[in-house]
Amino acid sequence: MTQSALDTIRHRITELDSHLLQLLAERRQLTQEVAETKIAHHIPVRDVKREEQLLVRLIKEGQQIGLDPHYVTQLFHVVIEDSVLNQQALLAARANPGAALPLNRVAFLGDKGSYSYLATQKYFSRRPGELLEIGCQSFAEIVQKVEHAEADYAVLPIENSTSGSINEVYDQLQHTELSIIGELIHPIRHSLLVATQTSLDKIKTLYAHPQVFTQCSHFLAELGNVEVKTIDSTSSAMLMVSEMQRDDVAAIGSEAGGGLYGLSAIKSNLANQKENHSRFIVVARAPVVVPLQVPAKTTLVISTVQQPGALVDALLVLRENKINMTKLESRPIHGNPWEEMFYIDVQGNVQDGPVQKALESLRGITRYIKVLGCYPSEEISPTKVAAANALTSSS
Ligand SMILES: O=C(O)C(=O)C[C@]1(C(=O)O)C=C[C@@H](O)C=C1
Repeated sequence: MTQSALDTIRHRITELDSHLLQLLAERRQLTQEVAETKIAHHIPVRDVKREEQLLVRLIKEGQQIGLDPHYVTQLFHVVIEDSVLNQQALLAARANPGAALPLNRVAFLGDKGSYSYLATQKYFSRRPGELLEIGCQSFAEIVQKVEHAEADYAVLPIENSTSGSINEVYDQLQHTELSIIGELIHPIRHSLLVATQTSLDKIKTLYAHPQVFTQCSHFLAELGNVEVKTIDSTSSAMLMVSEMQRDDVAAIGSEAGGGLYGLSAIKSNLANQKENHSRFIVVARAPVVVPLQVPAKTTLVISTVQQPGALVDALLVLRENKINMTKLESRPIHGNPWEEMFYIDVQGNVQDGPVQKALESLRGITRYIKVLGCYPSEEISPTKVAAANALTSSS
């Protein structure tokens, strides 16, 4: 193929891509109009039945024009997730008009390019107001910034699907009056980032955050003679490597973050597990109201009386009220050896009957209980339809 023939085709692809973007923006605009109707008529944001119908029809139409069901399904899961999250953000903003700020000052770990930075950008892109990022060196500093009103929000990683809970963040929650007002799930894709033209066999030193090393332990075990240096944040690792400009050093971080430092990826997908996600919480000085049309989560912290079965009794209260627990984490209480705080995430809204009833019962059987926050749930489980279902369906 001649260069000019290639250019012609690429030109058409570029045009089509721009057209796709315009259509997606138009679709997003329409879903915001749907959200307005849902606010006016108190209709839940999520309508799984509608999503099923939509996917079945699209899979069928896709097959007729040569697009495989897997591709169509993946594509529209992303589109619908975006739609649901934007609608939820709109409803939450309407329910808390006083909380809207022209400038959102947000404290997070690290600097430009860290996973927390990317998560911060993503979360606030769906919300009104400008964003001012305040990079910090520790979780304690992040929390203090909000407590001292030097920041309005903090974005904190709380758990990772490969390496588990982030204890330091739970320990910060034990001592603060701040409230959890949001969460977000962000994919963590680790790549090996370098500043110059080089290859994997030349790398002698590797910089990354300790959590990152844990998540990539299988890759590191295969590396052999490479010195591994831990550093306080992913962005510091990237900055270090970009300043050194050497062909024998590399950082582990996201490709998107590395790009901000002029780094490029020579190897990707380094995490032990392919599906590697982190859940971040967003905290603020005041709690928010979550509209009942939006799926909500509530995080509680309790300490139980010291007697056998006390935790089981507390969990039974949730079961009695048909409340689904999504997470249970225990942390030691500082100064009280062998005693523990339990952090419990449940699906439900504090304004709603079942959660209120459960809280009332829990108050009677626990030594200490506090609601750390109620916030819109961003764990959007994708609607599944079998391709066979789509093909046999007449709709
Ligand atoms: O049709 C709706 O009710 C919408 O909110 C739109 C939409 C979509 O993006 O297609 C999004 C969320 C619902 O779960 C179903 C469909």
